[in-house]
Amino acid sequence: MAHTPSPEQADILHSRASVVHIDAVAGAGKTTTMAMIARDACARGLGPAAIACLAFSAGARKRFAQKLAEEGAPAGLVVSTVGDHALRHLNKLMSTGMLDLPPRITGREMRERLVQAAEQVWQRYERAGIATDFDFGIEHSTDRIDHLLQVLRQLKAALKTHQFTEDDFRSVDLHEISEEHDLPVQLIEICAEYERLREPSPGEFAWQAEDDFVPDLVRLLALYPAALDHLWHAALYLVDEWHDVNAAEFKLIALLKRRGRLVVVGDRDQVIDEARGAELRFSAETFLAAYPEAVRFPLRRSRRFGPSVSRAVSRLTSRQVESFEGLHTVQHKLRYAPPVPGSCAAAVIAHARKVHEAEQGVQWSDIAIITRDDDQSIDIENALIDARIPYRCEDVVSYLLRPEILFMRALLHIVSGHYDTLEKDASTVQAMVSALAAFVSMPADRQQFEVDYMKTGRSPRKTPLEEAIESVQGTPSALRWFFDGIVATHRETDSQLTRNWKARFGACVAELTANSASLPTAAAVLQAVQRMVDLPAAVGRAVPRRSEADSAVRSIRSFTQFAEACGKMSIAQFLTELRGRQGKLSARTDAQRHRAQLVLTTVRAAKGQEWDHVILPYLERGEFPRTANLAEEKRFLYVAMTRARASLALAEPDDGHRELWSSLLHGVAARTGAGEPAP
Ligand SMILES: Nc1ncnc2c1ncn2[C@@H]1O[C@H](COP(=O)(O)OP(=O)(O)OP(=O)(O)O)[C@@H](O)[C@H]1O
Repeated sequence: MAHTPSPEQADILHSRASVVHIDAVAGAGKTTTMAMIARDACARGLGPAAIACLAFSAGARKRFAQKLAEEGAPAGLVVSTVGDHALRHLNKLMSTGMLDLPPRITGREMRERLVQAAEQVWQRYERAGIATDFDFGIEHSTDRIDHLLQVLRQLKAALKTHQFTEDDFRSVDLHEISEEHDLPVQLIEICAEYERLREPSPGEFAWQAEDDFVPDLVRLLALYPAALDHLWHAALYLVDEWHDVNAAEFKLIALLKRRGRLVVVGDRDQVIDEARGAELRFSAETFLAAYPEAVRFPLRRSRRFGPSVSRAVSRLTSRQVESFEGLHTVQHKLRYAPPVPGSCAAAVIAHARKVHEAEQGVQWSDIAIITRDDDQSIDIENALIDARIPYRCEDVVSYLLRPEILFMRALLHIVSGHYDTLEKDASTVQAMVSALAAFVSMPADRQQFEVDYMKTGRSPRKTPLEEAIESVQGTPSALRWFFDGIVATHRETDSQLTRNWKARFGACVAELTANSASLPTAAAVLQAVQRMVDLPAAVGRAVPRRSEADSAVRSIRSFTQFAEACGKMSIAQFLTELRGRQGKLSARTDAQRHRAQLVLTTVRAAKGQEWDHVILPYLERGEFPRTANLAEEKRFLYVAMTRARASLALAEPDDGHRELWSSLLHGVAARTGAGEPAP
C-alpha cells in the first residue's frame, strides 16, 4: 500500500534538480522514497523503459522491487544491479560489432588461471634470483585461491586492475597498492599477471567473469569514448543504497548518466562493505566534486526505532538522528562477567526467553541476536541449543560447520580413532575433508593429484577433492588414510614451506596418536595441538587476510573452551555430543523451516533488515570494537543498533569489569569519536 509522503519526502518528490543526493539515516524510508520518485515520474509521462532503477546487491535489488510494488509503481519498471546493467551494455556493444564478447568463465576456470598466473610470477622470481618466503604454490590450498579471488575482486572494484594492463605497467608501484590494501606484494603481482593474461591487448579480453562487467565496460568507454553513443541512456537514474557504491560503479554511472537525471540515496554511516570496495568518500566529497550542481536533501527521521535509539546513535555517529512521533524502542542493558565462561551467552539467552514470554504475540523469529563477527556465535549457539530455543544462522555458518572447527574436529577423530559419528553424515564429511585439505595443503590441481595419489577408481567427472570426499563418505575411517597418505605426504612438487607444514602436522598427529592414552579428553587433545603447532601461523596460511585469520583463531579458542567445559567427557563422547548438537541444528533447518526460529546473524548480514527485538552481545573491549579502526567500528555498531524496532538489548561487562567496557559506548571515543583502540 502506498504511503503518504512525509514533508521531507515531499520536498524530494517536488525537486526537479538534475542531480539529487539524499543523505538519510537508518530506517528513514530511503528505498520507499526512491520507489515514490519512480512512480511519480511514470505518472508524469516518463516510460518505465526510460528509468534505470539500480542497486548494488541482489538483496538490495529485491527490496527496491518490493517497495516499487508497495508504492504502486508500474509493473514495467525493472530494478537491476549495476553489474547486470553493465552486462546489458556489453551485449549491446557486441551486437553493434564493437566488441567480441569474450567467453564467460566459471569459478573453477578462474581458479585455474590464477594458479597459472602465480606460477608465472614464481618463475620470474626464480629467473631473477629473488629470495622470498612467499609460498607461490597456491594450487595446494583452496582457501588461498579463494582469498586471492577476493583480493582480485577488490582491485577490480577499485579500478586498480586497469593499471596492470597499461603499456607503462612497469611504472605502477605494486608496493604502494600492497600497502594500501594491507597485503603481501606477491599477491598483487599475481593479480597483475592474471589481468595481463586476461587482457593481452588494450580492450581485448580473453575471458570475462561476473566481477569484470563493470570494470570492463569502464575500460572500453575510456578507450573508445564514441562507444557511448551506441548505448542506451536512461532519462532518470535512481540508485538505492548509494553507500555501497565502489570506484568502478561510481565511474560507470558517471559515464552513462550524460543528460539524464541522477538521484542517489544512501546513509554514509552504513559503509561497512569494504569487501566489495565500498568507500565513504563516494557518499560525500567525491560525489560533490563530480556533481557540483547536486542538490542535497536529508531524510533525518527514522520510522523504525524510537528516540532512545536515535539519541544513542546520534552520540555514536556525531550526526543528528531523529525518530518519528509515536515510535518507542525500549533499551535494556544486560550485564555479564567476562572472566566467567559462557556468562554473556547466558545473559543473552535469559533475555531472549524473557522477551519471548513477555507477550503472547512475540514469535522467536521476531528476535535477532547480532554479533560483530561470526566467531562470537559459539557460546551463544551452545546456550541456545541447551535452552532448546529454535534458531537459525542467517547468512553465517554455524560454528559446528566452520572450516577451522571442522579441522580441529577431524584431528579429534584421527587421534582418537573414533569415526562412528561420521557414518551416514555425507555433508559433514565433505566439509571436514575440504577443511583438512585446506589447512594442511593438498593439490587443487586435478592432474597432479591423480598422478600422485589417486591411482584407482577415479571418475573423469570428479575433482580430486571430490574423489577423496567420496572415499571418506563411504568409509569414515578413511579419514586417517586421507591424512597420512595424502594430506601430510610429501610430494616432489611441494614448496619448502608446504613440506614444513606437512611435517609439523604429521609429527603432531603421530605423537598425539602414540600418547592417546594420556590424552583422554577432547580439551586435552585440542590444547596439545595448540602447544605443538603455531596455530595462528597455520590459520594465517590458509586464510591470509589478518582479520579473518584472527576470527578463525578466536573460533578455535572458544571451541577449546567449550571442550574444557565438557569436563571429563571422553573424546568419543565429545564427538557424539557435537553430532547431537549438529543434528538439532539441521533438524531445525529442515523440519521447522517454516516455523518460528530466533535469528542468529552478524552485523554485515543484518544490514538492510529489521526485527522487533534485537540483542547485541559482547560489547566489550577487543570484541566490539574489534579493530583499531574506530570509525568503521562505530559504523558497524550503528548498523547493528538501528535494526531494532520495539526493543534493543546491549550486553556489556558488569560494574566489576569497567576496564573492559567498550570504548564505543563509554569514555572518550563514545563522546568525541576519538579513543583508544581495542587491545
Ligand atoms: N511516508 C511514509 N509513511 C509511512 N511509512 C513509511 C513512509 N516511508 C517509509 N515508510 C516505512 O518506513 C520503514 C523504513 O523504510 P525503508 O525500508 O524504505 O527504509 P530504509 O531507509 O531504506 O532502511 P535501512 O535502514 O534498512 O537502510 C518501512 O516500513 C516503510 O514502509
